[in-house]
Amino acid sequence: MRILVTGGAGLIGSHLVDKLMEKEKSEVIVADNYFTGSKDNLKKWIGHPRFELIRHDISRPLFVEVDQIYHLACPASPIFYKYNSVKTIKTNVMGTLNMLGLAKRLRARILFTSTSEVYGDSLEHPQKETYWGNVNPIGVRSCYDEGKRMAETLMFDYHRQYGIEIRIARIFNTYGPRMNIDDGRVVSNFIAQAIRNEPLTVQLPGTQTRSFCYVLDLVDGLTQLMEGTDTGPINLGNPGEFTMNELAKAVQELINPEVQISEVENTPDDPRQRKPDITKAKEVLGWEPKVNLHEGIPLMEDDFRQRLGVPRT
Ligand SMILES: NC(=O)c1ccc[n+]([C@@H]2O[C@H](COP(=O)([O-])OP(=O)(O)OC[C@H]3O[C@@H](n4cnc5c(N)ncnc54)[C@H](O)[C@@H]3O)[C@@H](O)[C@H]2O)c1
Ligand SMILES: O=c1ccn([C@@H]2O[C@H](COP(=O)(O)OP(=O)(O)O[C@H]3OC[C@@H](O)[C@H](O)[C@H]3O)[C@@H](O)[C@H]2O)c(=O)[nH]1
Repeated sequence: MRILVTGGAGLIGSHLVDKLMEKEKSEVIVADNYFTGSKDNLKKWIGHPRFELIRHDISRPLFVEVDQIYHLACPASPIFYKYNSVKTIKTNVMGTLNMLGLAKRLRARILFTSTSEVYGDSLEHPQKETYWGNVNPIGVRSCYDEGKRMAETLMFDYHRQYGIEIRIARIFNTYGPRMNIDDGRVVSNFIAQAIRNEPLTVQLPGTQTRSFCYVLDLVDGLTQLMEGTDTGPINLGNPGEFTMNELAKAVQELINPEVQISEVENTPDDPRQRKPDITKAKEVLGWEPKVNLHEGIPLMEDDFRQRLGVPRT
């Protein structure tokens, strides 16, 4: 089995590669342009005979011979996906078209990592896969959420028109070791700030909620989805829901009780509530997350302390 992982140098991709490489007969090819990922995340595999790393931008065609495609490549942090929004659209739309073209030529099964952001500023709570979403098509987040929605459309059209075997995961906020320290997402921001003893920046109003999934749980869900029979979309996430005020308090308690919490301006169109309904994942895949936020934060703290060079006192 030869498997392509696009975006394999990023947070989720690199942990997925670790899991795929555990199987002795698997060969793994990673294609990544290192926009938000890093070779460091894959350093234990570089030089391994079953592993290959290609610097490649997936908005351009890629010619490789593989049996399965995990298509993850796309910046995930709002700061990075807004930085060059046109590029984010190209990555989502042209990148997914290129990967579907590859899947079509090879008759390979392809899994796409979509997002809870397809539900937008949801009017249903928690979010089920049947909900069509409440998305601003012209806002600053649209390059990402509408880009992912278009990519889901492409996946289903290739499935209906050409019989391509597709899998779609709708991933909810996922965190864990190897996250870029300056990634800009809330968990990495708060952990880095707590370690550096800088105020935790809660964006107003602070009552907005998210549900945080530990990366290794998420990776198990992805491989189970790929190996199962359901096309999806299937929500993958941890239903434990926290306000940003609660998250800041948890990080303060677990990492640095002295650290200040400061309120800062928010960005436009920030979804107010987000929590996955994972009934389908439980029924279809037998999957549910195991690591809760209070267990996951210290695991990420260890990794951040090591990279920041600040040991526990
Ligand atoms: N982590 C989350 O909370 C979350 C939630 C929902 C969906 N997702 C999706 O999961 C996937 C992985 O997310 P992540 O958290 O690991 O993000 P990440 O930013 O850590 O990793 C993304 C990877 O894709 C690469 N990449 C970006 N644009 C590319 C391009 N044009 N060509 C080739 N490589 C490119 C980056 O360099 C990086 O290695 C993304 O598709 C993201 O949208 C993540
Ligand atoms: O320093 C910060 C950063 C963020 N936040 C808040 O934390 C919440 C979460 O923000 P993040 O930037 O971590 O991520 P978001 O939930 O907006 O987007 C995320 O959701 C789904 C994925 O597809 C995206 O890849 C991911 O980034 C938001 O309400 C934001 O306002 C803070 O309070 N402080």
